[in-house]
Amino acid sequence: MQFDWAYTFSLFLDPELWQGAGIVVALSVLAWTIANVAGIILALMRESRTRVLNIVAGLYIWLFRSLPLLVLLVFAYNIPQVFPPSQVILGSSFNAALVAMILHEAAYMAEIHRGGLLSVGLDQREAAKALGLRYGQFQRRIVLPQAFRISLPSLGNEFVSILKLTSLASVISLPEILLVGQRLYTQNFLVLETLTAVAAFYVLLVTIFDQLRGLLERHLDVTRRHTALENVSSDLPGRVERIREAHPHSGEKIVEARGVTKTFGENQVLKGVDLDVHRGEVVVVIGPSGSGKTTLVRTLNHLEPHDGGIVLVNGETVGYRPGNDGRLIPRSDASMAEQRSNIGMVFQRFNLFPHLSVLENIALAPQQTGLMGREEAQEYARTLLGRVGLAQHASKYPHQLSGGQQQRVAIARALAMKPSVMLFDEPTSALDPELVAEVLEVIADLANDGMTMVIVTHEMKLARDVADWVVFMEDGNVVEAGPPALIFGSEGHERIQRFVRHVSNTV
Ligand SMILES: Nc1ncnc2c1ncn2[C@@H]1O[C@H](COP(=O)(O)OP(=O)(O)OP(=O)(O)O)[C@@H](O)[C@H]1O
Repeated sequence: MQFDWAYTFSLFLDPELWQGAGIVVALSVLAWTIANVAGIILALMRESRTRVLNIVAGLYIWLFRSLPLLVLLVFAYNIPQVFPPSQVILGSSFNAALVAMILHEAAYMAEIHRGGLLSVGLDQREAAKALGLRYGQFQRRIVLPQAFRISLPSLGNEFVSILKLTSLASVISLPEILLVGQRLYTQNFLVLETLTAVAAFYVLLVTIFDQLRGLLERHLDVTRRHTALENVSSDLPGRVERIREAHPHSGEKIVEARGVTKTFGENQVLKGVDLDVHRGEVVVVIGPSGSGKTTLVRTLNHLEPHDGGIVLVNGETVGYRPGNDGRLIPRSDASMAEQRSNIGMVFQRFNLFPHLSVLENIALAPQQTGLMGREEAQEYARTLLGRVGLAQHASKYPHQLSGGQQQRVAIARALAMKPSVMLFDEPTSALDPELVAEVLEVIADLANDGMTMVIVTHEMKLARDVADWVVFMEDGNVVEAGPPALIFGSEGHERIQRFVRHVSNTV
């Protein structure tokens, strides 16, 4: 028996097969899109700290990954026979197939999205928290776009699977490509010829959607974007040399920490630290590695909750609020976000949002928190970029900048919330030595402008030249505090002199 190629080719003009292809595409696109949204919700539930959400999502994923799609299809198609009201939703074979596929695929998509969510680093969460973004804003603007980009190749594969799995819907009489083919070959017995055409339809559809997936992936990949410098006259801001008057370490207290303690497991890292920072004052915290400097600065905006003592910023207890009985109770997410929005934080590793441009990184928080409208936030972001000498780089992405430039953007991003105090956690430690100076210069400028700052650093130059007050920590305690002239002078604590000599020898 001869293979009838002419018949196979004639099937590419068969309107019923094209209608079948239309059904396959509609079913696949709808199932993929809705299952994607359901998958994201399930993944967030699975990662949620609320136990009941966690358990419900876990059970769903376990159940629907265990059930074969064929069983679900037959089930969904037959439910209206025993439960007539479900006719409204499951009344047609298309709807029954759609519901069955969504239920089935959401379980797989949830795991793919969970992988994506987990791959967005803690640094991104901390940066968003420190800017005062609430849980929902942070998930929507920071985590989900990055997680989606990471998950896209797997989600694309899932689409291809769905497209092929639609052929199973032939068992519930959905006239998709395979069922149309089956009807044809039961009439003319040209089984192979018909199935060849059916296979070609699937290959064609998969190829088209694979190309679309590739296009979307490339569109979302910011590392491929090439951005020209903006036409702004100068890169570095005009430096104004000003002699900074020493702050008297008195006046209005912006930060006040009393007896702050923090223990990690068995290790008490802060052993009752006191710290005062006055308006316009620059307090620099120095000390040997492991002495608790970073932990201290992180307790000031509650990124690290302290377990004893009290931290006040602008007279408000950080992380806790007085309850009705006068005792301190933990602040809600919204209240904590509002409090943090007033405390700027610059991290050692910049923690910029890689999927947003430089301008978007800076304008995001004021816009999201409602501090400014879109236009105003962007305008202010441009002003701040000028201030840190990066006006030309507004539309670049973080990966297109040097470490020093990224840290300057991070400083501008923290300033965008107009905070009353800026916290710096070793802002130059992750930089190559030749890039340190540009960041120190920006910090010195801020000091000249009267910004209240707490800076943890190993840069003795910063402590000597910019600090009003130097705090020396060792083993979780403040050993000595005073103006730099005293701390670094010949009458300074012998332990500090040894530390300074050690740091100078190792730099
Ligand atoms: N999340 C954590 N879990 C457990 N231990 C921690 C955690 N964070 C810090 N520590 C421990 O707390 C101690 C103080 O760390 P911290 O980073 O505050 O010191 P540091 O003075 O800033 O040091 P460095 O100058 O090296 O950054 C260290 O022993 C560290 O291992």
